Amino acid sequence: MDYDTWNSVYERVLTDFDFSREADERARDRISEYARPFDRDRLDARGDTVAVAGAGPSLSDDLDLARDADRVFAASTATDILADAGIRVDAMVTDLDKNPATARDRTLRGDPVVAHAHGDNIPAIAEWLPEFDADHVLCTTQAEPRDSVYDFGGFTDGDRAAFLADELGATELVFPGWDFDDPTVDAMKAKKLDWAERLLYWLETRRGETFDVLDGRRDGLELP
Ligand SMILES: Nc1ncnc2c1ncn2[C@@H]1O[C@H](COP(=O)(O)OP(=O)(O)OP(=O)(O)O)[C@@H](O)[C@H]1O
Ligand SMILES: Nc1nc2c(c(=O)[nH]1)N=C(CO)CN2
Ligand SMILES: [Mg+2]
Repeated sequence: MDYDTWNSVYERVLTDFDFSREADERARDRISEYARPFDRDRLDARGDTVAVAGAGPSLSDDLDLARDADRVFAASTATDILADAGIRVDAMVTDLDKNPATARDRTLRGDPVVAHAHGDNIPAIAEWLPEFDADHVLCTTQAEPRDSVYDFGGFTDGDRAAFLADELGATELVFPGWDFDDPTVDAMKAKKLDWAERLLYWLETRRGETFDVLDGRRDGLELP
């Protein structure tokens, strides 16, 4: 997705959360110190069904959806659950707030990690990126892209993984491990999940696809 298209939605995210664009830009500039050009052919998804794994409690019941996909892009701690089940993750998408050691170890093994910079994770970037193997990190921002810090659209780790799959040419997206109405999450997380849901609805509309995970939920998902 081109940045101008994403920016029109990003503006609304910033307003709704009262996040600062300048802080997101500072984070982008910090992560750019570690960013290298990433050869996107490594994650080429043209013709593929991509499982975009969320970290909801249902993931353990949805493992076959991931197992049967051509490629798996996993958000954050979903990576650990899938790895424990013996399911290969092609890309881990994370803002480094839950399991940064998993991300580091993946890069040291040569497995791609998509590391996201935003205004509230600058300390995590400074702490962890020096330990990563930069050749296996694709750095992202939600602000304007610069140098080797990319912006393919998306906000939470999970929906950003879906926008990445779209960018890389995926034919079909499937969604193991997504629980939008998870009663165990706090208010901030619930608000982030609301945005994830809206953004997936926006993406499915743009793609002209039907995401099963949104079945029965589309009313009221238009962007504010
Ligand atoms: N019930 C759920 N709980 C957590 N994550 C979920 C759930 N359902 C879907 N997901 C997706 O899985 C991803 C897991 O990533 P993670 O828990 O690190 O969240 P995050 O996007 O970094 O936000 P936060 O700031 O809350 O950590 C979420 O971003 C979300 O897109
Ligand atoms: N500024 C800011 N940006 C974010 C945040 C956050 O807490 N603050 N959390 C996200 C979840 O992945 C994604 N983007
Ligand atoms: Mg996270």
